[in-house]
Amino acid sequence: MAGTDVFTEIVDGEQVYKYYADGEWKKSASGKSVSIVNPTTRQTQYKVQACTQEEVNKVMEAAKTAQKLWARTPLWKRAEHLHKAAAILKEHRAPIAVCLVKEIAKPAKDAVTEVVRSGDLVSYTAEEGVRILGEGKLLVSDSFPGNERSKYCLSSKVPLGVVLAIPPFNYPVNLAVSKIAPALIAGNSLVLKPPTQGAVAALHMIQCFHLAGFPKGLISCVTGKGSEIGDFLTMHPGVNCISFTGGDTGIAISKKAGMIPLQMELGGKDACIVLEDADLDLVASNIVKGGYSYSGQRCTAVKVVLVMESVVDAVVEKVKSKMAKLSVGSPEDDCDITPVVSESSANFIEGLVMDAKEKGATFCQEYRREGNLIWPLLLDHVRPDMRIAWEEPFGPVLPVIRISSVEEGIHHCNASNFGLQGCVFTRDINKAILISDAMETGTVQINSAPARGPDHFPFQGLKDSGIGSQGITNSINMMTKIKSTVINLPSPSYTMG
Ligand SMILES: NC(=O)C1=CN([C@@H]2O[C@H](COP(=O)(O)OP(=O)(O)OC[C@H]3O[C@@H](n4cnc5c(N)ncnc54)[C@H](OP(=O)(O)O)[C@@H]3O)[C@@H](O)[C@H]2O)C=CC1
Ligand SMILES: O=C(O)[C@H](O)COP(=O)(O)O
Repeated sequence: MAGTDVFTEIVDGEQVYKYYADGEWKKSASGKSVSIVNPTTRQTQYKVQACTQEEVNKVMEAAKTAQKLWARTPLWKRAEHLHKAAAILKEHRAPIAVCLVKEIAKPAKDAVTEVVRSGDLVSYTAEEGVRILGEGKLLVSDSFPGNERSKYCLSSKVPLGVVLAIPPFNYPVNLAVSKIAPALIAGNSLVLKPPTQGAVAALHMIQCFHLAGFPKGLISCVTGKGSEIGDFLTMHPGVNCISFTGGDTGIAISKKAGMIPLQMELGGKDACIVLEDADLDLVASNIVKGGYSYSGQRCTAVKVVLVMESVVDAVVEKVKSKMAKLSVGSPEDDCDITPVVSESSANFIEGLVMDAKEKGATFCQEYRREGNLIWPLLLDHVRPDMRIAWEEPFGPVLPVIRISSVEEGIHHCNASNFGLQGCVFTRDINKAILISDAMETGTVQINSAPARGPDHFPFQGLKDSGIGSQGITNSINMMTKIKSTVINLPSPSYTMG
């Protein structure tokens, strides 16, 4: 079955990708499409349907109906469906990876890894769901003052209803399934609004779920520009939960959404604090991996390096020599550094670089840009008055700030409006723990660059970096609510065992 044949039904005769509703692939009545520009060629690569509000209404209605039946489907059967989808997804990793290469310029090998990781995430979620959703709680009343043992409270986790999933461009498959799988195992239905860049990879992934035989209407995927249908979706009365990953848009959504659970994973400015006693080779390899993988377009990328004065020259030299080995070019050639997602993104990154230059930062390499391709750049002597000290470039440019005390590094980290992850490099575990406790971020990595994975670890941001916590177990729990039934006995009963 592996190959592209199974995907022929998802595209129409004019090569516009269809949207997915009621278990079928459909053309939008709008007659309009949205173009997806290949970041490398800067030409239109694909087109997707611009769905209408009426189509969104129908999807929500179908999702509501399908969810009622799905919630009555035994947990082990829900898990079986997910395992099947995971296997199909992994089987078709090659054509899906091609879409990631063309739509978001993800290096070829990383594109395959994203799909395989997604399959693993779906399987793990199915297994975790079977365990944690199979357990409930029994409380007895006599532990609270004034009560006898006459009430037994049975509580369990039940679905929320319709979950709306909105992932960002940089992991359009993985950050979609990290929402889809927990929603489904917990008995919810799911409406996906994929990012425009990455929508075609996401539609291929949805076809894998279709092939796994989920009931009609349970999963839907509506396409269109977020700026056009986003508000209609996020404020739709049929939505019972929103799981969003992306930038500041998430803050706006949080303000507009109704009284429903929200899971928001937003931007970051992950700091890397380097102490005098750190293993500097380990530091350098983690700065390069953390700062420049996928051209810095990861929320968990290292986005500011804070190094003690005594070791900063050595760190900069080691990072420079490793950076010189990074290949720069096309994602098809599996280069380390590939074009950033759009021209506007490249312009924004360039703006940060030029601001730093004007204010006196030193460039460790020559600044070079061709189209959306920006060569990796390390900026030394960055100071707090420069935009790049605080803003998230989402590109292959990384500032180094020289610090004279650990406190200065912690202060810079905590003065950020973001609080996603951070990392500290030292051989002294006691200092590392103290620094981790002092850093106001959702996660601190000791002696390694920030990262979301493994995908079952909790993943959360403080401040403008988000609301709630992701990671497989936390996402399953977040997409449920507690339902209690209390048995009231006519008289207290104490068991003697
Ligand atoms: N903390 C985390 O886990 C992660 C955070 N990010 C952050 O995301 C940003 C980059 O990703 P990017 O995709 O550009 O982020 P955006 O916030 O621009 O877009 C994210 C998603 O929101 C959609 N969207 C846009 N406008 C609206 C709206 N009004 N209502 C509802 N949805 C809307 C987009 O659709 P469309 O594409 O059609 O506009 C896309 O699917 C960075 O700031 C990065 O740090 C990225 C990955 C992980
Ligand atoms: O979108 C992102 O950038 C991710 O959530 C980070 O994932 P990673 O650390 O696995 O790259």
